Amino acid sequence: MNTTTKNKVNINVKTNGVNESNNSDNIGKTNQNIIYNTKDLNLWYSETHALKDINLEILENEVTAIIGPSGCGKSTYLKTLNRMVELVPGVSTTGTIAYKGDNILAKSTQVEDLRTKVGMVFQKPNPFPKSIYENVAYGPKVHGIKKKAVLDEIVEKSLRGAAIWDEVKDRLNQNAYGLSGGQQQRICIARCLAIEPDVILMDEPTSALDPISTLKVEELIKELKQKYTIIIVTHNMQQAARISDKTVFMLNGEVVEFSETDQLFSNPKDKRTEDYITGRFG
Ligand SMILES: Nc1ncnc2c1ncn2[C@@H]1O[C@H](COP(=O)(O)OP(=O)(O)OP(=O)(O)O)[C@@H](O)[C@H]1O
Repeated sequence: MNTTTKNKVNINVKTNGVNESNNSDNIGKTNQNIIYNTKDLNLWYSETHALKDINLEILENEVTAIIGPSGCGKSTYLKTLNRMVELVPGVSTTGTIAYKGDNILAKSTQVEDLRTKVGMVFQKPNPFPKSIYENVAYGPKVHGIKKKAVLDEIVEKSLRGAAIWDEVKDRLNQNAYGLSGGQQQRICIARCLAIEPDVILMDEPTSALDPISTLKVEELIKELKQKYTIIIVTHNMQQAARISDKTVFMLNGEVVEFSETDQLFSNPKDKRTEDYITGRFG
């Protein structure tokens, strides 16, 4: 990873409103749509102020990585994007998160609908104690699909999409627990694809995997962005540099910097980003 900062410009340290209009550092000026627009988001776990004035625009069909030291709020932010964070008692928020234009923090949001559009893959592979086939068919069945031929098609398409079809096609009825960790994680990705989401949230999806499985999942993420928007929390800066288009650097609940990944790692604007990516803390 190139962390050269020779041409670093130390003016206009951007905290928070990274994409505000008239800001010459604006990024994401493309024809792609904004899929998530977070404005002035604050979140508290009871008294703990975990997210502070977050402003972020996430574009469709990009991979956005969220990096930062432990406890800075990465997972919390990720879990606001499908409102999973609300499963924790005592959580309160202010501000808005527009998903395709609608504020998902509004009381009227149908959380179940949102979660069919926004899938999630966790740190530890968490297949159900069922067959490979049933793991992938589970979501479509819950959504009322009963015909075997249709389910067969979804299962194959999803397993192919998760780049694991060839490895499991002859043992679809075997328990998913019999697979390796890396294979289980790809089954979980297939399970997520089976409900045809628009967005896939990934919370450190490779931290429990060996290097070869990690590489496979990284290759898969690069493939998936053709069709999906991917937001990934990772502790691994090399991973963020390898797979993401944009990177968010968080610290103490704030967004310190949000840039094109190449720029953030080669020419960070904020001293705190530079210190973090060069290993001075965290
Ligand atoms: N369920 C919870 N109840 C109370 N406080 C929480 C809860 N989950 C997280 N926090 C607090 O919110 C802050 C942000 O935590 P979060 O898990 O989002 O950080 P993170 O950057 O994802 O950390 P890590 O890299 O260690 O997973 C921390 O101060 C943490 O202690």
